[in-house]
Amino acid sequence: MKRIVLTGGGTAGHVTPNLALLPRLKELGYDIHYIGSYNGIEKKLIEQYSIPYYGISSGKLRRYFDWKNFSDPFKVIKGYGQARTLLKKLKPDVVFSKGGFVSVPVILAAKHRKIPAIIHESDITPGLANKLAIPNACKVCCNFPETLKYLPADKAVLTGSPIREELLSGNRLKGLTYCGFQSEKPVIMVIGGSTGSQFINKIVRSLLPDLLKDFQVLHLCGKGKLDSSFEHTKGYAQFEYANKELSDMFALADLVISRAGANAICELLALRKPNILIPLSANASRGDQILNARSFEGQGYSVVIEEEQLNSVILLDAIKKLFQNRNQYINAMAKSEQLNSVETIVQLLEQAANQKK
Ligand SMILES: CC(=O)N[C@H]1[C@@H](OP(=O)(O)OP(=O)(O)OC[C@H]2O[C@@H](n3ccc(=O)[nH]c3=O)[C@H](O)[C@@H]2O)O[C@H](CO)[C@@H](O)[C@@H]1O
Repeated sequence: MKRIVLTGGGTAGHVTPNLALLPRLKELGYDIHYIGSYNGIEKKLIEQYSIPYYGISSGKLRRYFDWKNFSDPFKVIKGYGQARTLLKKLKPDVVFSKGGFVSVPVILAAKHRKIPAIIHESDITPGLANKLAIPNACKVCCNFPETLKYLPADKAVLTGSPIREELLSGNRLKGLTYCGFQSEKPVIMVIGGSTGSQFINKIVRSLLPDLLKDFQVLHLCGKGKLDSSFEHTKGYAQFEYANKELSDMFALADLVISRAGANAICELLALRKPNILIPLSANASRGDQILNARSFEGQGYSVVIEEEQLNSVILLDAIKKLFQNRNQYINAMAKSEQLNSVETIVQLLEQAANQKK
């Protein structure tokens, strides 16, 4: 039996592509194990799939000053030792990483143990964790064609991003019941990334009196970000995070307002959901979401409004316009060339695992 170790974590975007690979890997008979941090979101997500999970010590790698910069290197070194021990014990044929800080010691340990490692970069430009991992990986998968120029030519493969199969077969009626929606009004779905966004939550909630006249609003607002004052607002349903019910929620959505995390936007494209993207500002990140969003805007898939330009009048106007012109966006998305990402990545994993033998 072939064995694979998956890794990646920190935010859901570094885990859900791994989840998307699970059914095919199981079909091919892989014995699947997961290495993540002690208590990151990856632990909760992976445990729902009954995959053996090993927590290691993990620290954040920052480019800016923080007192934790002095303690985190020790955590990463400890994590590296733990990853080496785990890989010695598990002896996987191949390692696959979806990135995030916790994956770096795992990839370094794989190199040390001479286990082939394949990594995936979802964003247009590689993040710091993947930059450190690239020299130690045998292949680097990417989501956007624009990324190829940032990667070593002998390692780069354009695969797209694996999307959970079940997202494509949601049930609108089940979604309606789950949200307690009763009217036939169209549904706006709001997703502020896997951890929610205070900024988007606030502006959307301020618009509810206007929006609820014509729409129902399904809001995935992030952990700890529910607002109890809207508990009994008819036509508004808020949830911290959606797990298996996400498919039915997507089926329900006529229009989506979202951050521009790479996975979320690829899901919107695959599902042909007209969308307004509000990328995470360059002040709060390395600006990767702005690049993701601009790429989608350029291809006619999305309306993009940067945080600094956004206010409630602009958002309301954009929602109304997009709803009117939604077919134009649906048609553009329908013409996009969808890569069979799961199959391409699994084939790379098979090749790497067989080489090791
Ligand atoms: C703040 C931050 O660091 N953001 C980064 C992070 O975003 P983030 O983790 O938000 O990533 P994405 O938007 O790419 O993915 C979120 C994933 O979570 C899922 N989901 C979300 C909400 C929910 O209730 N249920 C659920 O299952 C989405 O369907 C999607 O699969 O990783 C992305 C991919 O590297 C980057 O592009 C983002 O810039």
